[in-house]
Amino acid sequence: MRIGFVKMHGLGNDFVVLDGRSEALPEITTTLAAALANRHTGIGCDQLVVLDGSDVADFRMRFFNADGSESGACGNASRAVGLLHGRPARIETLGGILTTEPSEAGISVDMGVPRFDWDAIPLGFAMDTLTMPVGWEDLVGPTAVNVGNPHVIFFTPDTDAVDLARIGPIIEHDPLFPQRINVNVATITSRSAIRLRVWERGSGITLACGTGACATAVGAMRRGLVDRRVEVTLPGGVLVIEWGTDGRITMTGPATEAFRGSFELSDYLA
Ligand SMILES: N[C@@H](CCC[C@H](N)C(=O)O)C(=O)O
Repeated sequence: MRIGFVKMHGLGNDFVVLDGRSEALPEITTTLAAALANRHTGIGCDQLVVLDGSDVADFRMRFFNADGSESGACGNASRAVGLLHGRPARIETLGGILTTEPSEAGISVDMGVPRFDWDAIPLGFAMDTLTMPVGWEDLVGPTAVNVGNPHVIFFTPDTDAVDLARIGPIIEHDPLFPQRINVNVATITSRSAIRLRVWERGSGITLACGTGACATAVGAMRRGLVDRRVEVTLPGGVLVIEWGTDGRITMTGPATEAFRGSFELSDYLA
């Protein structure tokens, strides 16, 4: 059975998109998602994105990391799917309902309301999430934010000086985070600008992370370090994040379709 896909990216964070609304899809197991995402033996991507019907929104969107684990949110993929849709959309995700709409600067996504309670992150036990009394080597006193998926954010003088490939997986798998965690290292460069690198849970270092940009911006705003609208510069490019007085986060940035193709399902079933 052949299955069609669209290869897309948001600032270099890349996706394989399968559309279950236009063709029957198999059950997306951890093994199948990881096999499709494999850059050596599969199509290759940071996240597999699966679309299907919804009773409460225009359609439903699911996200699977490169290791096959499922996430409740993916900011860059939401813009990519918003681009694919071509007009405003309400989309059901595990992390809540999102809305996307084309804008002059690409695609804008209403990412919803962030959560800060320790058990909503979630953490393994109760603690302050604004300045957590924990640290890993030089990275200390992070803040934690859930934007449909869990993030911990470290503000450092120089994000490029952090050996994220080494420390990222250690923090991701720390028992403090029962659902693992996305690890953000950020440098504040002005009241309206942040530089950011992200170790993504289940995918490792990516060129950009939309939810990481949202969580970092909101974390910096809660700490009083930046204003309510910031430009977040990631290795792959810039996202604009605004935290409205209604509590909702809006993310705006580009999305790109790279190519389309198809694969033979039996090649990916063990
Ligand atoms: N690339 C993403 C986030 C993808 C999910 C994340 N790795 C998780 O497991 O929560 C983005 O653009 O937000």
